[in-house]
Amino acid sequence: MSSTVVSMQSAAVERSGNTILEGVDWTVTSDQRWIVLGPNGAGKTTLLQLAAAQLAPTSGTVTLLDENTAEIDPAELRPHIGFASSALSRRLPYGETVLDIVLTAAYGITARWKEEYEDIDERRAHRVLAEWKVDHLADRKFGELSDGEQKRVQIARSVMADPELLLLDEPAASLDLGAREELVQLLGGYAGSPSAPAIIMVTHHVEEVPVGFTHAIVLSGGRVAAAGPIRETLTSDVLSSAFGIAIKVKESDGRFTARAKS
Ligand SMILES: Nc1ncnc2c1ncn2[C@@H]1O[C@H](COP(=O)(O)OP(=O)(O)OP(=O)(O)O)[C@@H](O)[C@H]1O
Repeated sequence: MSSTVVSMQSAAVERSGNTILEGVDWTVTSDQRWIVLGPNGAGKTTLLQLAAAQLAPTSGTVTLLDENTAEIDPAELRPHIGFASSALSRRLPYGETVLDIVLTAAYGITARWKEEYEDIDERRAHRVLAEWKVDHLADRKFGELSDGEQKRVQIARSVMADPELLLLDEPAASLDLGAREELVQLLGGYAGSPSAPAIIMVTHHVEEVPVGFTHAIVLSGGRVAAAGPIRETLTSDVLSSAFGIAIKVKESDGRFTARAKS
C-alpha cells in the first residue's frame, strides 16, 4: 500500500524580500515518480530544497515522511532522503575512489576518514554501483570519470542509504546524447521497480523524462501551473502557457518530445 511521502499545504518561500514560491499544495506518495518542469527561475530547485528538508517554508506547511519540517530537526529526516545535484557533486572529494564516494553515503558524510566499514556496506555499495552500471569503476578516482559516469555515481551514492524519497536535480544536464539516453534508460528501469522509493526529478527537457515516471508538476513564476498524472500535465497547452511560447508536445512509447509550433 502506498503512503504519503511529501505533503505541502499553501507552502511559500520568500528570499531577500522576494516571493520565490507561493501557494504550493502538493502530495507525493511512495508509488509515484514525479517530474518537476518549468522555465528558468520558476522555483524548481527551491521546491526540491523544501522536499529535501534543506529549506523551511516561510509560510504554509511541509510534511516529509509524516514529519512536519517546522517541528523536527531536519538532520533526522535527511538520512531517509536521497539527493543528487551538481551542486552536491562539486562538494564530493575528487580524489576519493568511486567505491568510497558511495560507501561514505551510508554514514551521511562525503569523505572517508577513519571509519570502519562493514562487509555488508561494501557489498551493498558494489550492488548499488552495479545497478547504475558503474561497478567496473569502483577503484577509479571520482574526479577522473566522465560527466556521465559521475552522474551515475552520484545517483548510486544517493540511493546507498536506501532512502524513502529520492530527489534528482537535473541528473541529465550537460550529458551528450549517448550518456543521456543511457541514464534515462537506467532511471526508467529504476523508476519501474516496485521497490524503488518515491522519486522527484527536476529537468529542463521533456526528452529527459524516463519511461515509468507517473506524474508531473509544472511551475511558472513560483506557482504551480499544473500538477497531476504525467500525460495530463505535460501537454502542449500547459507547457505553452508556462513557457510563454507555443509548444507542441508529442508522446511516443512513454517518451516525450517538445518543439515550438511553426
Ligand atoms: N538565496 C536566494 N536569494 C534570493 N533569491 C533567490 C535565492 N535563491 C534563488 N533565488 C531566486 O529564486 C528564483 C527561483 O530560483 P530556483 O533556483 O528555485 O529556480 P529554478 O526553477 O530552479 O531555476 P533554473 O531553471 O534556472 O535552475 C530565481 O529568481 C532565483 O534568482
